[in-house]
Amino acid sequence: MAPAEALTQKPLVKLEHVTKIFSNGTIALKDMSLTVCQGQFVSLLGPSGCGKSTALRIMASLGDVTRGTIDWPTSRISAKGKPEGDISFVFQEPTLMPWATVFDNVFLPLKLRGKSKAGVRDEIMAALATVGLQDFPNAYPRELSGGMKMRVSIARALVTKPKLLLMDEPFAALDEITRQKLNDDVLRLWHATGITVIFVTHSVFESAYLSNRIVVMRARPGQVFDDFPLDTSQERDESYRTSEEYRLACEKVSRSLQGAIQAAGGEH
Ligand SMILES: Nc1ncnc2c1ncn2[C@@H]1O[C@H](COP(=O)(O)OP(=O)(O)OP(=O)(O)O)[C@@H](O)[C@H]1O
Repeated sequence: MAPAEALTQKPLVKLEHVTKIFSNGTIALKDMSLTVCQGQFVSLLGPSGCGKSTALRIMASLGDVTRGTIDWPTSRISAKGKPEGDISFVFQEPTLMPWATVFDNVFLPLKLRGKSKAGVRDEIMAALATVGLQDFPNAYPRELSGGMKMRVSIARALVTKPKLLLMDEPFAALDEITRQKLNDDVLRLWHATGITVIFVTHSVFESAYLSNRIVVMRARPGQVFDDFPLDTSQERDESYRTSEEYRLACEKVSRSLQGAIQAAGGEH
């Protein structure tokens, strides 16, 4: 079921011996190395405070590293050293502009790149269609459910056609049914686009359902504790949720997470 790109194993982003120490002395990441390849769907799990968000923010150039390097082997790098246009970020909050329509919210990243609204109308409508919101371009955020707002946020992230989608607990605040629907939406768009996804979650079940690779982090110091692929030969759908394969995948992720929790040391 994995997109063809997942089989190429071309590195997209490489964190090498990354350490991040905040100005208050907190060591969020210590000597963390991680290579994510094109087309992978990686779930990043770990106990609270192990540095998942910090690792994601560093990849998105939303924070500097204290030591170590981040490489983008296949991307064009801007003068500022960033792989411009290649990355989108989806946060736990949809962070929509309440005064703007769905269409205008999705237009924002293109507007920031100097595009005219008329010129990118088709791209915006295509992004909305990807998340099933093609009938709501003129709606305002206040008229939408929590799940629909998150869909707008995903459409806004996709409209620039990024290579890498970073998602930081995007569905944590949603009810279980909405969350499962959005999980299916994200899988559908992963298949359709071949995009690389790094998905931070606290949910063993969500990670086992979505990803073809699990990276478990430990805390104190924040670094990779475990890293393993998941079998994706079986279609991820409703029947998968009650299958033995899914139960075994959840068990494997859960065991690894328990190991990471027990491994946490006293370093701050
Ligand atoms: N701006 C900051 N200044 C100082 N310390 C920070 C800052 N941001 C995060 N930290 C600390 O760095 C460590 C890692 O935080 P981070 O948010 O990356 O962890 P996390 O694994 O994403 O946690 P959670 O699962 O609770 O969201 C924590 O100890 C946190 O308190």
